[in-house]
Amino acid sequence: MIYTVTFNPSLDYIVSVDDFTTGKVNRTTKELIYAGGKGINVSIVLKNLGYDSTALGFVAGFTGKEISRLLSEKGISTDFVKVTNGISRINVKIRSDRESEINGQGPAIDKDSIDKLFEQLDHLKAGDVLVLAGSIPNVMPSTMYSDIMAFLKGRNIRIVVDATQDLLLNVLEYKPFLIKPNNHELGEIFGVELKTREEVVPYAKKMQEKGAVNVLVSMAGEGAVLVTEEGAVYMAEAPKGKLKNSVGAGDSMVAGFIAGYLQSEDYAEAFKTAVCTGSASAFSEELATREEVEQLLSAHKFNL
Ligand SMILES: Nc1ncnc2c1ncn2[C@@H]1O[C@H](COP(=O)(O)OP(=O)(O)O)[C@@H](O)[C@H]1O
Ligand SMILES: O=P(O)(O)OC[C@H]1O[C@](O)(COP(=O)(O)O)[C@@H](O)[C@@H]1O
Repeated sequence: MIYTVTFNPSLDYIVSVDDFTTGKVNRTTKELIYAGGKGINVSIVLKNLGYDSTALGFVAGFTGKEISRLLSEKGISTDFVKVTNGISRINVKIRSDRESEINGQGPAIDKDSIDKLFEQLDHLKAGDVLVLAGSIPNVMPSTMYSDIMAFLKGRNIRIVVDATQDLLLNVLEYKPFLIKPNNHELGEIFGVELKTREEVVPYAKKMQEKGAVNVLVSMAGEGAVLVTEEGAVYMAEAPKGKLKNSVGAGDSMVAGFIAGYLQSEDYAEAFKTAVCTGSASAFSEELATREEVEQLLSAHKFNL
């Protein structure tokens, strides 16, 4: 089974605004609302690619109810812990000549609710895949993901982590199967700016030295880099197309990697599927569909 955990689900409110300007009243030309949060997006794209998963995590208030409703409408199984304090966040994504995002903090999560999540995780079995993705409410300790990995240590569960800064660094000693920082997040960790795929490689390897088994670095329109446990380094340009909505491209890439790997058990194949799934989401209004991914996979020339 595949499980995703989203500590901080969201309703993503995506607004198009011509010439967005701060300090004045802007009017939208289009509005969309989707269930979001990194683990949730991974579950949605996995479903589109033909893989069922269960979305775990915490929801609260009327926004939390809507998130659950939108997911059940898509046929995605969820087992969220309901938090009584506050509401799940609404993340605002502004599409103008550039994309800007305002992501909320999310409700505080009480100890009983955390205990419930650990009870759920206790049912995971050898061979399961667990995705820990996205931010955690800022009142929570940055050991949250590493605490989960310590709890599951030795159970032979493949754990994928998409997080930033200490939340990510703290899990490395527990040897996550895959981490997926983007080039900016990876650069921030080491206090450097990483612009090219070649520049990314030594820093991806440093994350491996710290414990990550495989490191996938996404680079938006610049493509991606994968360093594998077998010592292979794969680099890919991104497929060409018209950017429509990059929200969720990174999460789509994670879902593509998992689907590609489960299908082939081959890292090069998983990498190709990851890149094409990320780009297929970037080139469409919503998250990638299977047809869109397959179309890019057959059209894009990889030079691995
Ligand atoms: N403008 C784009 N053109 C082509 N592919 C893109 C574009 N933006 C994102 N992608 C694809 O999606 C992947 C993940 O995007 P990225 O923006 O790096 O992730 P994140 O949202 O985590 O920062 C990229 O590695 C690339 O394959
Ligand atoms: O948990 P975080 O880091 O605040 O991110 C949450 C946001 O990230 C998303 O999951 C999109 O992530 P990516 O664009 O990195 O794939 C949105 O759906 C959500 O609003």
